[in-house]
Order: sequence, then C-alpha cells, then structure tokens
Amino acid sequence: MSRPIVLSGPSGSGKSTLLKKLFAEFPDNFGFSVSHTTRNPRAGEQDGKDYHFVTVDTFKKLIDEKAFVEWAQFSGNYYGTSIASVKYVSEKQKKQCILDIDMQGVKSVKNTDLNARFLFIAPPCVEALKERLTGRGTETDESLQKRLAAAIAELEYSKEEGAHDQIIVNDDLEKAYAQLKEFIFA
Ligand SMILES: Nc1ncnc2c1ncn2[C@@H]1O[C@H](COP(=O)(O)OP(=O)(O)OP(=O)(O)O)[C@@H](O)[C@H]1O
Repeated sequence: MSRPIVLSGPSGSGKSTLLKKLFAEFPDNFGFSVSHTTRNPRAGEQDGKDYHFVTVDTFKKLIDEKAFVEWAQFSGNYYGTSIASVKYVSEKQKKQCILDIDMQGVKSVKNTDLNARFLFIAPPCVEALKERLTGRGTETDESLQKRLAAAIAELEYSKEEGAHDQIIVNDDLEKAYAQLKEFIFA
C-alpha cells in the first residue's frame, strides 16, 4: 500500500505548480481525497465525487469524532478532509494520495494512523515568496500580509526536528520538480 504524501509549504512556494507538472506527467498514479463540505452542490457537482455534501449537524458530529485531518470555515460553510477519504484513495482506488495542507493539518496527520510521508516546499527566501504572490495577481494587500505571516510560521516549523521527511527549496522549478519525483517514487 502506498503511503500518503503530505505536501506543505507557504502559500506561493509553488506546491500547485509542482503538482500540476506531476499530474500531467503521471495522470494515473495519484489521487486526491474527496473533501466534505456543508455548502450546496453547484450544477453538475456529484456527491462523493466533487465533495461529500453533508449538513452542518453531520459535519459537527464528524469534528467531534475527530474524523478530519483538517477542517476550516469559509464564508459560512465548513470544508474538511477526512481520514477515511484519504484511506479510500490508497486502499480502494489503489492510488497514491497526495494531500496539500497547511502546518496545522501536518500536525494533525501525525496524530493519525495514516503513516504518511511529509514533504515541505520552501521558497528560496521570503522576498521571493512576496514577489511570486504579487506576480500571481491573486492577492490583495491584506491577504498578502496574512499569507506572509503564515509563511513565516510555516518556515519556523519546518526547521523543527522531525517536522518533515524532506525539504525542497523551489528555486529552479525543474530542479525542484526532479527532487519532488525522487522523493515521491522513493
Ligand atoms: N521555481 C519557481 N520560480 C519562479 N516562479 C515560480 C516557481 N515556482 C512557482 N512559481 C510561481 O509562483 C507563484 C506561486 O506558485 P503556486 O501558485 O504554485 O504556489 P502554491 O504554493 O500552490 O500557493 P497556494 O498555497 O497559495 O496555493 C505562481 O505564479 C507560480 O507560477
């Protein structure tokens, strides 16, 4: 059984860019867990495929049961990644599950029996991170400041003993991608 891979790193460090390359090169090897949400399905969305659509009561019950490795509330709706949905990818779909989560999620995965491997994607420096986030054109001043503050906490945590199995500095994209593949297929 392939162990889930937990990918984390500051916003803007390049996680999505690297994963996009990986899925383009290996479309059949990897899977994502299906998240739970309390928001209403949009047209065409399928329960169990796009999301597990649940009520607020059910969601809260799952929180109490410690079913989630990560959950959050955005604009009035709950979203979460359950331990069971991660296991489903490796045990039923027989694919390698990749989780793209933050530091709190990383800590929480460590308290489960998921037996995950932890990979941290670091920016060359905070200044580069700021430039990339600005260059991506997705952030307001406020969200940029929030992401940079969170980035500093993520970088501090990454220095702790045992926080991650490997740290990849995403300076040169091709080099970082080669290192990512080496880690994942090891
Ligand atoms: N090695 C690199 N050199 C220069 N720019 C890069 C590099 N890797 C990624 N970028 C650019 O940096 C920006 C942030 O990358 P990306 O969106 O992949 O980050 P992320 O870690 O997934 O962020 P988030 O957690 O916010 O989703 C993008 O515009 C991307 O094109």
